[in-house]
Parts: sequence; structure tokens; C-alpha cells
Amino acid sequence: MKTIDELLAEGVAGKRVFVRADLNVPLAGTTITDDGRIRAVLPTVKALAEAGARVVVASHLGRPKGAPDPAFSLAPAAARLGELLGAEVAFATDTVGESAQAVVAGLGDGQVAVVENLRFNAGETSKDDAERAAFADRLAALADVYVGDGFGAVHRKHASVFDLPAKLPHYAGYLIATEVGVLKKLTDEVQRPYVVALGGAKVSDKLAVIDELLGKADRLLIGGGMAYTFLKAKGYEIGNSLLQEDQIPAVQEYLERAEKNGVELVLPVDTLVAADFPDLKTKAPANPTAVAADAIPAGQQGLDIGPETRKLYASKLADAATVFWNGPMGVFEHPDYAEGTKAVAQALLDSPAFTVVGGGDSAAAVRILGFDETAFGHISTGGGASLEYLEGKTLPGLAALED
Ligand SMILES: Nc1ncnc2c1ncn2[C@@H]1O[C@H](COP(=O)(O)OP(=O)(O)O)[C@@H](O)[C@H]1O
Ligand SMILES: O=C(OP(=O)(O)O)[C@H](O)COP(=O)(O)O
Repeated sequence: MKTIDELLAEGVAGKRVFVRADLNVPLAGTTITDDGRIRAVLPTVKALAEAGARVVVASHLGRPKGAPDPAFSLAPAAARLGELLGAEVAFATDTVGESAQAVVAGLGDGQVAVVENLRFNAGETSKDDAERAAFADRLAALADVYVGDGFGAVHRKHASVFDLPAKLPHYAGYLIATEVGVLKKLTDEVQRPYVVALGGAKVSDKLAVIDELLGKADRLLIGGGMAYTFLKAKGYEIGNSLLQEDQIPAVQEYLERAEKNGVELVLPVDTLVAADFPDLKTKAPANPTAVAADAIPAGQQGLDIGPETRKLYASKLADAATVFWNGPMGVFEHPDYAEGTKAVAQALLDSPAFTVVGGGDSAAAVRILGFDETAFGHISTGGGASLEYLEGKTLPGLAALED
């Protein structure tokens, strides 16, 4: 993989450099609640700008449906990037259209622009190779060189991640180089016991990863939205909790295999429930109740692990030598459902283990809940990406940078 240092050595002054970043930051309206992913790409953007490149930054944000949707605009992220750089950042109101072309044409050496959300274009995420390639051609027309630095999205076979690098000279940015360096150590020489804690809301993506992890980790702790599919697979009622019904047979097989292979697969023993999803804007008290994992009442949904599970998971992390954690244990954005996530973060800090926390929301949770991020071994900007890397999969966005 050629790195940005090689590009800088070759010289980039006056060249249009397309930086595929992951600026998929958590937003409350148009307010960024955690700017970690923007800070993470600063070294790359700064180095290119200082070397006189004309920097075109592109990213997805959220999961819009292939058409413009103001709720997912990158405008707040572009403004924040400008503040962090201490420089004007131009913003194009489309991704490859007239606005983007004009903004890129207007860039001077050392200047930076952000184009609008890549996923406002159906070609970005299309499963059709030709449709993706056609969109990648339009992206390629904006630049002379490609720098991949959106680590959080390298597991996606998307036009800007996979197809575009093949069309331009391509290099890995500093963030990708750092992330891969740390995760490689975890796969090559993991110290045991190796404990993986999984939670979050992207249940279908992450359940699939457990298949491989059962052959790698010594212990798996399950929390967040994915826990309820496990509880359902054990035959418990889960009310209105998140459920990935089509994966119940797979999860039942995981439970059996874990037992056979001597992998400890630990599920919540209790959970916080309420009738409604909490209001994350007003943060009005949600008044949840704690119930046993096999006693979730009909009409209620599980929104965090309960107090007994917090203690149990802390004890299961205490003797770990290596911990990988992806996915909040509950809806941490609301104070009534933040205790499970806090308990796991605290247990990681209390343990002597080498700890990696991965995922946009997991990393944000650690910072928003007031933990010192430097106290963790590594905070990865990618959740799904780091999980799939640890699984040993070939990630499209890394493979594309490799030839
Ligand atoms: N029990 C639950 N029900 C619904 N959502 C949940 C639950 N537990 C956690 N979440 C949500 O999961 C989201 C983060 O999930 P995800 O995107 O998978 O994590 P990451 O970005 O760290 O990979 C958070 O916004 C949190 O509110
Ligand atoms: O937030 C992200 O991943 P993560 O939640 O696994 O950390 C990335 O920006 C990828 O987004 P996607 O899962 O919508 O493709």
C-alpha cells in the first residue's frame, strides 16, 4: 500500500487530491455532538494542504436513500473542518454536479473543499457494478489523485471506497495507516484472555461477525440492541426490543457452537425497559424499570443492560489481557440509558488489558460520557470496519489501495 508520505515526496502542489474521509459524525439536528472523526482526518488534510494540493474532501453521512436529504447534509461537518483547520473550507451543495465542479475549479493551491454527502447519489452504494463505476467516473473527473482515509467505511464496497481508487493514482492516508497498524497487532499477536464486547444498533451487520469471532475470542459479551435477538433465540419474550428475526436460527447455532468450543458467550441477565424510545432532544426523564432478561413485559423495549449485567460484564472484563469493544450497551445518548455503556468503559479502564474501542458511536460515547480517551489503548474510528478486519476479511477499501 502506498502511503501519503510517498505522495508528498512525489509532490502534490497544484494537484487536485480527492480525500475519501469518514465524516459520519453524530448529529443532534445540525449540531455535531462529537467531532472525533473530523479530527481524525486532520493530519492528512493538513499535510496535503500545506504541500500545496487542492484538497477535495468527500464522505457519507448517515444512511440517506440515494437522493438528497437535508437531514444528512455534510454542511455542519464542512464548517467544523474549517474551524479545526483554521482556514476557509468551501462547500459544494452537490457531490459531482455543477456546484462541485465549480467549487473544485475555484480551489487555489493549498485550499480545501468538501462536497455534499456521497450517499445522496444512488451510484455510491449500488450493488450494480456498472452503476457504481459510472458514479466513480464522475468522482474521478473531480481529481488527479486519490487518498483513502475513511477507515470507518473501508468495509463497504461503495463507489468512492472501492471503484474510484482504481481510476486514479491512489494512496492511504495517515488515519488508515494508523488504524491498520494497531489492528494488525491484534490479529497477529493477541494476548489472551481475549474478550470482545459487542453492542450497538447495527444488529444485522454485527451478528454476522460473531460467526468468525467464535473461533478467535475467548469470551464474548453481548449488549446493546443485538442482545435481544439472542434472548429471543433462547426462547424469551422481548416485547418491542430490537430484533433481527431472520437471524434467530444463526444465533441459536452460535449459542450451541460457543458451548461446544468452550467460548464463553455472555448475555445480559437483566435489562432496562420502557414503553417508549426516549426523547433524545429534550432528554426528558424516561423512568425505565430493570427487569430480568427472561421477564421483559409485552409492549416494553430493552434500552440498556441492567445493574446486575453491569456487574457481571465488569467481572468478565477484569481478567482480560486484550479487549475489543464495539457498540454502546444501551441508548447512551439519554442519561437514563447510559449506565451500561459507562460501566463497560470504566471496566476497560480498570483492567490492565490492551483495550481497543471501535465505532463512530462507541468512540463518541466514551468522549461524551467524560472518559479520557487517551487512557484506552486505541480508539478506532470504525466499528464495522474494525470488526471485519479482526475477522480476517478482505476489506474492499483496503484491497483497492493495495495494488
Ligand atoms: N437496546 C438498544 N435499542 C436501540 N438502540 C440501541 C440500543 N443499545 C444501543 N443502541 C444504539 O446503538 C447506537 C450505536 O450503534 P452502532 O452504530 O452499531 O455503534 P458504532 O457506531 O459504535 O459501531 C447508539 O446510537 C445507541 O443509541
Ligand atoms: O459509522 C460507521 O460505521 P460504525 O457504526 O460501524 O462505526 C461508518 O461511517 C460506516 O457507516 P455505514 O455503517 O452506514 O456504512
